[in-house]
Amino acid sequence: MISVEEALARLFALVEPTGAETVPLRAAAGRVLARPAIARRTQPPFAASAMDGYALRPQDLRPGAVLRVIGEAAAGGGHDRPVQPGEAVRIFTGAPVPASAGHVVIQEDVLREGDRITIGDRPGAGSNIRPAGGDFTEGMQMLPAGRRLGPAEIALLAAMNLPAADVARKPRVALICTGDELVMPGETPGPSQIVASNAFGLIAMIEAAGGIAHLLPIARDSEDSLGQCLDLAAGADLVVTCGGASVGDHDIVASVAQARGLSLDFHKVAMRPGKPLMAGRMGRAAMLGLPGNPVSALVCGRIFLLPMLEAMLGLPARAVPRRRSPLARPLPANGPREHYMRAAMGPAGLAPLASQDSSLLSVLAAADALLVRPPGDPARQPGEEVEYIPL
Ligand SMILES: Nc1nc2c(c(=O)[nH]1)N[C@H]1C(S)=C(S)[C@@H](COP(=O)(O)OP(=O)(O)OC[C@H]3O[C@@H](n4cnc5c(N)ncnc54)[C@H](O)[C@@H]3O)O[C@H]1N2
Ligand code: MOO
Repeated sequence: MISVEEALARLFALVEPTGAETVPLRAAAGRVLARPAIARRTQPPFAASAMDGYALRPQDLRPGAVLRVIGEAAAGGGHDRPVQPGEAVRIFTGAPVPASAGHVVIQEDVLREGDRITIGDRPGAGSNIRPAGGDFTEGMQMLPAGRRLGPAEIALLAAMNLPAADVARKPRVALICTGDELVMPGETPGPSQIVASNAFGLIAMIEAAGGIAHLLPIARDSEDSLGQCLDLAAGADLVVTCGGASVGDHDIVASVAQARGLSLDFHKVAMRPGKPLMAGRMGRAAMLGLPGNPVSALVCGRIFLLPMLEAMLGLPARAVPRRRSPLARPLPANGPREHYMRAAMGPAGLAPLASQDSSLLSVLAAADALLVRPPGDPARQPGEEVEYIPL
């Protein structure tokens, strides 16, 4: 059995970046930039007024000064003639500030009568002018490759006059659930059957991370059935199986996949839940074999599958970040496997939930966090700091 850390390092070595594609900005939310984004424009492209008021020469900004209003500059327009001593231009937010006017006095600080303004007693000192290029200038690299695009990044790309973004192609993930006992949600299970739940949690995880999940038919516990499903996975970047990973007579994923060309990299990780995890390469795809127990499948999804997808998208190849919290309840010594305990955060800190059986989705859904216990961790008392992964 290898450690979680080693398993993750090996998984990163099994995947590669998916490459780039160009998508319109409307479709870029949540995608990861594949190339640095360079500004096609300077913003603002001109010195712009930040307020509604009057543009004038800074020397004319004296309490009581009377100035003649010679024209108007509105956003989208402007006023061509330079402002001379004793003159002002009516100006609005976003308008180009006329040449030679180094100051905008806000309209609240003046008295206007006809085409004259009188500066009030205490005009604000700030120029109220946004300099040309104050945000960015043409040719600047504004976002690096590997940046996930949220609303702010997408608005920035638009302001840079880029109508589309070069983003990482979404990893295609083929999902195969295995087991004679499984039926799809909504079907009528036979007396010894259960509903296949894992795939739906995994699909949610994959698509939230930026992948495309292809759910293949349920593979029955026969070489033929699983073989056919593996054939259907052709073209995927990553093939994920679920179940059939352990040591029972019907746990045939490793042997059938190997017969179809899987080069197995590892099988079994010193963790709980998730021990029977396996991985390797199948032709051009990476293969990840998850255990069938529902909590094991989803915990392994969080600890291994998500970081793999991130690496394929060009994000940093790293383990899920952990946080620290005081422990709310005592814990006995841990065994030789890294334990990911379902836990709830309360005022006194993190408390492991009562049952840690890896079949209990109700407990996983009630958990806020996975409390991570290193192999061989000694007994812990309330108040001691432990590591956890938020859920
Ligand atoms: N003798 C041993 N038995 C087991 C060991 C072991 O080391 N020695 N390991 C146990 C551990 S740990 C796990 S985890 C499970 C994993 O086994 P498999 O990956 O082979 O999974 P299955 O046997 O196919 O299924 C386990 C369990 O999960 C249910 N299941 C399967 N797929 C789904 C699905 N898509 N949705 C919902 N539930 C699913 C399945 O019905 C079983 O109840 O092995 C232990 N055994
Ligand atoms: O590892 Mo199994 O995943 O403990 O239930």
